[in-house]
Amino acid sequence: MTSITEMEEASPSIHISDEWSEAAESVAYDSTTSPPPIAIVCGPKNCGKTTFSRYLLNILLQRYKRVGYLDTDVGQPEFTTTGFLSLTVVDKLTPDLTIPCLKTPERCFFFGDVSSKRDPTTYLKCIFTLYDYYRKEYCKSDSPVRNEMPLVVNTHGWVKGVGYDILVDMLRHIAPTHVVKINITSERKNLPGGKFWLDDGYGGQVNLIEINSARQDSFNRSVLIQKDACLLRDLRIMAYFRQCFPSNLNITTIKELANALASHPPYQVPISSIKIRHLHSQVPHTEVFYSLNATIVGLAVSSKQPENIPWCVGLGIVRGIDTFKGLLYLISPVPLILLEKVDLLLQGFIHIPTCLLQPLPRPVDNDRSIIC
Ligand SMILES: Nc1ncnc2c1ncn2[C@@H]1O[C@H](COP(=O)(O)OP(=O)(O)OP(=O)(O)O)[C@@H](O)[C@H]1O
Repeated sequence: MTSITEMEEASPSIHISDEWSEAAESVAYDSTTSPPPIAIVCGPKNCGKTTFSRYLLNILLQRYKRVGYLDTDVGQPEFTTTGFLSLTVVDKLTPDLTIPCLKTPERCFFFGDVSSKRDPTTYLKCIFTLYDYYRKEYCKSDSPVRNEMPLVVNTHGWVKGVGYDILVDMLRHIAPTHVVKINITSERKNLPGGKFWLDDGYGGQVNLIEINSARQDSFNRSVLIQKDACLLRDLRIMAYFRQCFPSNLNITTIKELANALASHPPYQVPISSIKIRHLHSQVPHTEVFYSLNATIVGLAVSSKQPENIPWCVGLGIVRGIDTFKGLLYLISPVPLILLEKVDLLLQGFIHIPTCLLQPLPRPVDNDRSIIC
């Protein structure tokens, strides 16, 4: 039987080259930036952006007591499940650079898809809002230096076509103090040389640090490790919903988790108290409940300004819907105090891992609904 942690621990050990360590040190100890550094890490797919960002976080934590992490990689975020864009404040070193761990972000949006492709405008709006929040909260000109917080921005590996345009818009809005560009041996896959996001003739106060992917063969060619993205996403979702149960409860296998979730008493949410929004599709009014049943939804709090994107507090599984009672049954690790603020369910394309879908052996009281 497969254990969740066993599968996560299957990553190879990490090699930090001299170039990587010099790059991280030069971001963290750059004497030319008096406010703390804002570093964007970019490069093609699988070049090591996430691994370098994790390493940079650790180096920055040796100098600063906390570091912000703006995660724009909606397909494989660092501290949240897939589909989120988030700002997380980190104050502890990551002991093992191979294992991602869930953290509660300071602020997050549920984008609801594994790529920005479907809606680049909303994707960028989420990122700009998160960044503006960081500036407002952590870069106050009157705050004591010790309270200032550097920022690491990890980016997606889609660096051609629209993906490139998105990255350029992001770099221009954030105007980082440092850009760490990771290159691989196959040059046509790399980002353009130099400060590609700036208009000609504009120098700007930015340090561009170009490094190579750290894993290389004996001919100094990049060795890129293809990740099993679907498996990693599923593991993340399972780790997230594992939080519905106390950590001392013995749930080590996927089957045990599936059983535990299937018999977990759900929250009962009056349908009249919530709105439902489909993020990347249109669903006929008559089909809304069918489309929602047995799916994963973002739990959001509507904004008073309709043009603002709603902040999200976490994920839930719609366990069933009883239209006679007017109740929706929801499983979520989000604490009740936060859940009470939720008035909007966001449905995107983040699905329940198929290994968690099973017939329920023991029916749950009060639930006449379809079981997921
Ligand atoms: N320095 C390194 N030493 C060992 N393995 C590494 C190193 N850098 C990256 N890897 C491995 O290569 C794979 C891809 O790395 P990583 O996830 O950091 O890349 P990425 O650029 O963030 O990928 P994506 O474009 O999919 O977001 C991972 O399995 C990671 O463990």
